[in-house]
Amino acid sequence: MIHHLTGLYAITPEASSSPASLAAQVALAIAGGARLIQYRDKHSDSQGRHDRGAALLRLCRDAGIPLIVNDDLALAVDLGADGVHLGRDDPDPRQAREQLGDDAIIGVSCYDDWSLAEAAEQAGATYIAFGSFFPSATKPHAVRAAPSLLTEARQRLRIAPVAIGGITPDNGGSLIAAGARMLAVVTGVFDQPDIAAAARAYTNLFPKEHPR
Ligand SMILES: Cc1ncc(COP(=O)(O)OP(=O)(O)O)c(N)n1
Ligand SMILES: Cc1ncsc1CCOP(=O)(O)O
Ligand SMILES: [Mg+2]
Repeated sequence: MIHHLTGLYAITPEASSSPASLAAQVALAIAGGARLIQYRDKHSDSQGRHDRGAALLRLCRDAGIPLIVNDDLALAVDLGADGVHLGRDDPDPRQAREQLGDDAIIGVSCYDDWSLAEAAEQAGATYIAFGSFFPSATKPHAVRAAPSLLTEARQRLRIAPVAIGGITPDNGGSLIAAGARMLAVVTGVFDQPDIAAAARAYTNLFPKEHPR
């Protein structure tokens, strides 16, 4: 399946909210135009992750927006989520493809490393992520990536490049111009007084879509 990956990719914040309150925050991001949601949770125990993931999946299914689980392939399989995001400490994309199926969205972190991007495409990834592009409050020690990686990806790969790290409505346009198909954001969406308006500010950076 060809996934139409473009627009705001909202990634959940770490604050320990209940499943219902996390889902309510994500609903606002979707109301603001988010096109893909990632459940990223490094703190909850396994039951807590299952409950939050299940609440998010219900919401995303109702909204027609895919839900990606960060790191935890077993949870993605268990929930029946739409995909998984894998970093350098996570399972191989081939294993994820085997377990989640041909239609799954499999994302792979490439940091600032072009060779990881080529390997990810070879391994069957759906998208690759580069970053951090700017200082990130969520990941202060993340390696810094150059926007030219996004341009190179658009020229040399078939899969979509996603940009992450410290992205704001003010700096996001430069990454779209460099080639990013999606902007992946935590703080700029969820750590804002009006989550829907914050999401809308990113959504507005992308060219308007024409009905197909
Ligand atoms: C879209 C997207 N890009 C990059 C990451 C970072 O993944 P990783 O390097 O595995 O770090 P953690 O997020 O697991 O701390 C991501 N989650 N999503
Ligand atoms: C998970 C991750 N990987 C690189 S930067 C980052 C965090 C992005 O969060 P923020 O949008 O708050 O900078
Ligand atoms: Mg990870």
